[in-house]
Parts: sequence; structure tokens; C-alpha cells
Amino acid sequence: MIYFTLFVLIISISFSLFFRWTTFINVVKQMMHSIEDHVYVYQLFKVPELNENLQENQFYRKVSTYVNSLSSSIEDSDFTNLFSSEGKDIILYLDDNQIVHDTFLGARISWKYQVLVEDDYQKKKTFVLKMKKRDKRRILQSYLQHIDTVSDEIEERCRRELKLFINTESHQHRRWRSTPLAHPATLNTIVMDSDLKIRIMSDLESFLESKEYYHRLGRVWKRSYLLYGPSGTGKSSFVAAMAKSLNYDVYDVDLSNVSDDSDLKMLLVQTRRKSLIVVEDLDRFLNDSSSSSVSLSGLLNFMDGIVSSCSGDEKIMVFTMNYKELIDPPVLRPGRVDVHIYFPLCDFNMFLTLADTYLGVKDHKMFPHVEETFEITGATLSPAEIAELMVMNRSSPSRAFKSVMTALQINKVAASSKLQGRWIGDSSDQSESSSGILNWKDVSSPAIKEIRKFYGVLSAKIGDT
Ligand SMILES: Nc1ncnc2c1ncn2[C@@H]1O[C@H](COP(=O)(O)OP(=O)(O)OP(=O)(O)O)[C@@H](O)[C@H]1O
Ligand SMILES: [Mg+2]
Repeated sequence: MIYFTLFVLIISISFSLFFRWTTFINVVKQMMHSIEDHVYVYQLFKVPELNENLQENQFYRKVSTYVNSLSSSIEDSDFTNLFSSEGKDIILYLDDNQIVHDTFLGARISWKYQVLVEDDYQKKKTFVLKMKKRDKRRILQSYLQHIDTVSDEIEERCRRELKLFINTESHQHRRWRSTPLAHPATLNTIVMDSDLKIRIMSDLESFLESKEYYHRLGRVWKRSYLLYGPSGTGKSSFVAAMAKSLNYDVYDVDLSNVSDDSDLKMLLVQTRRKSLIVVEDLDRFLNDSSSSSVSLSGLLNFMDGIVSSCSGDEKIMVFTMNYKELIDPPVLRPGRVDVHIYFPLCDFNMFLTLADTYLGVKDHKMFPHVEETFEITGATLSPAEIAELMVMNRSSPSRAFKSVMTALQINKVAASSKLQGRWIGDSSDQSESSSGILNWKDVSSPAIKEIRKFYGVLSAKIGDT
């Protein structure tokens, strides 16, 4: 063996006349390693991505994070994937069948990434750890602990970029696909009662600190929130704002993409810690069960979070709907849904906050008129509708406020004339909106004439002030 090693070294040295010094060193290293491979007895450990129940192997994720952080070793592999996202550095990812080396407490370790494509075209991904048998007893436990710690630190750093997970077609093993959570809403940009905002966030915080308490009571460590209210009142925006405030990912469950009750359970099991599990427009499913293949009892079990309880991690669920009046009360009973939060249409106070946020106007001579209009008409516009009028008229706050008052009046007249239609901020109907005025479902109606008359009077009144 020694003669063989010497022979190889001599050959290598002569080749070094033709290679650059660094290349020469690498070649020698590789040779030494392959010689070592023949001399020592190795032990292999497989870390598959999914277990036999097709659940995500949490340790695989940690290994993947850890191995892909060994960038200098990845650079040395024959094939490397290079990725970047907007404004970010280029990241290296190990390719199929490539090996990276690591050292720990003086022991040399290698990782191989393997991807097998099965008959049904599903990819079976595995990391294979290789270490000398004689090192195993000395370092294995502490090396695995090291991977756990390092990957946690990396994930914590990466958590700054939150993810939105969406469930894919049910025939795929890996059901969740992620994309960066790009929703711009934050708790500061959501216009709602500030006390309510604070109460919700402190409820969440106290829940997250209560692991022991739930455990003692024998309850699943879970808290569910129902956000309900008319369309465009900020429910979906609030979900994004909650996630950002907690630094949690969002799992958005699309019930129409779930094949049956066990598929729904599987989706829940495959969610990770520190995430919000969200079902939007729950009322649509409850009012029209044909919109999904999930049964009502499957959905109730999902809401109760029983399957997730085996992980012992916290679960925060958020459901949104427009109207809860027609929902069967047991579906929303305490324990199943813990906190009900109503998102109302926009009143004068919310209007003031929107004017500040969207137009930068804190005070305006028209505000008393707007307030008076709100008093007469009540709140009939959603924050989304008012926000849209402000965006359309952002170059002229006066025009924006007039548009809001006119829209409120239209809805008031429509209600008193028992008309079907109401003013809606539908940007697809550009009939009048391009001039920053209004959209109206029934433009030929007598109510509109009445509004125009009112609008003329109002303009004159404002002009006088
Ligand atoms: N309370 C609010 N504060 C600030 N902006 C709001 C608010 N409500 C709505 N908006 C604006 O309207 C848009 C639509 O809001 P969002 O999608 O959150 O409403 P929603 O209640 O989820 O409606 P839907 O019931 O139709 O799903 C948001 O992007 C945001 O710009
Ligand atoms: Mg929504």
C-alpha cells in the first residue's frame, strides 16, 4: 500500500508541472481521500426527505440547510446549482449525486445528495452521511447536535424572509409549495380599532407563552381566530400583518385542491412550526360543500387540530369569511374557534386614518362635511373602496373626499329607494372612474339623478366655506 501511495504521488508531482499549484493540491487531496476510502471501514446513514407515511422528515430539512451552508465544499463539487432572488447574493445548492466534505472534531465526514426518480415520476431525495466507523462512537451524537444547532441558527436568520405556502395538486408527495410572502400589509397599515389591534396581538403573545398551561389542561396547544366582515375590510391583509408581526410563515389551505379528509390531515401534518394556517372564505365551503371533496367532519377535525397535536408544537389557525350569521353554530363553537374578530365597513374615524395613510392629509377643511355625510348615511363603504377612491384621486385630496361623500350618498339613496345596486369600487368598470368620480351598477336609474343634484348642492356648500 505504501509503495502504491508513493507511486501515485510521483505521478502526481510530474503532472503538477502542467497544472496550477492549487489544482495540484486538490488532485493530491482527492487521491489521499480515495486511498483512505480503501483503508478504513465506513458507516453510512441515510436521511430521506419523507418518511414511510409521506410526512416530511424534519431532520432532512435541517441537513439540507446545513449541507448547503458548506459553500466552500459545495464549490469543490463537480456540479453546483446557483440561485439568486431579487437583490440577494447568489446561493449555491448541491446537485444530484454530488458529494461535499465536512470536518468535525478532527473527523472527516462526507455528505452525498441523491435523487431517485420513481415509476410515478415522484422524486425521492436523500442525503447520505458517511463517516469512519471508528469516529462514529466519538462524534456522531455531537455532530448531529451540531447540525441541529447550526441549521436552527441559519433558519432563524432566513426567517426574515417569510414564506407563503400554497397546497399543490393532491397527487404530489410534497404538497406545499412556497413563495416569499409579498403582501405589503403590516399592523401599522391596517386601519382598525387600535385597542382591538393591541388586544389581538397580546392574546397571541400570551397564547405563545402558554405551552405548559395547555399541556397541564390536556388541551391541544392551538388558538383559532375567525376574521369576518364584508368584502374589502382588510381580513386577508390582517392575516399577512399578523404573520409579519409574529415573524411566522403562512400556510394558505385551498380546500378546492384537497382530495379528501385524509389529504387534509396530511397537509396539516406537513406544516412547520412558527406558521399561521389559514383557510380563506370558509363560508363559501360551508355553504357549498360541492366546492371541495372534504367532508364537514373532516373539516371540523382539521379545525380542532387533533392530528397536529402529536408534534406538540403550537398551532395558530385563522379562518376568514364574509358572514357568519348563516353558519351552523357548532362549527364556530368556543374551543374550535377561540376569537371572533369583526371587520366593519369604514366609519369616519377609519376614513381619517385612510386619508392620512393614502393622501398624507391629517387635517382638511372638508373633514367636517365628510363627518356630517357619514352621520347621515352611516358606514356603507369598505376601507378597500375608500382606499381605491383615494388612490385614484391622490393628486387632489379635495376631489378624493368629494368622491367619498358622493359614493356614501349614492348608497344611502339606493338603500332608501330600495334599489338593488349600490356604489361599488369596481375598477373593471371604467365608465366614470377614470375621471375619479364613480362606478355605479345602474347608471340610468333615477337615484343617480338625485345624487347628481345632491352632489351639486354639496359642491356649492363646500365652495362657500
Ligand atoms: N382595514 C383596512 N386598512 C387598510 N387597508 C385596507 C383595509 N381593508 C381593506 N384595505 C385595502 O383593501 C385591499 C383589500 O383588502 P383585503 O383583501 O384585506 O380585504 P378582505 O376583507 O380580505 O376582502 P374579501 O372578503 O373580499 O377577501 C387591501 O389590499 C388594502 O389595500
Ligand atoms: Mg380576503
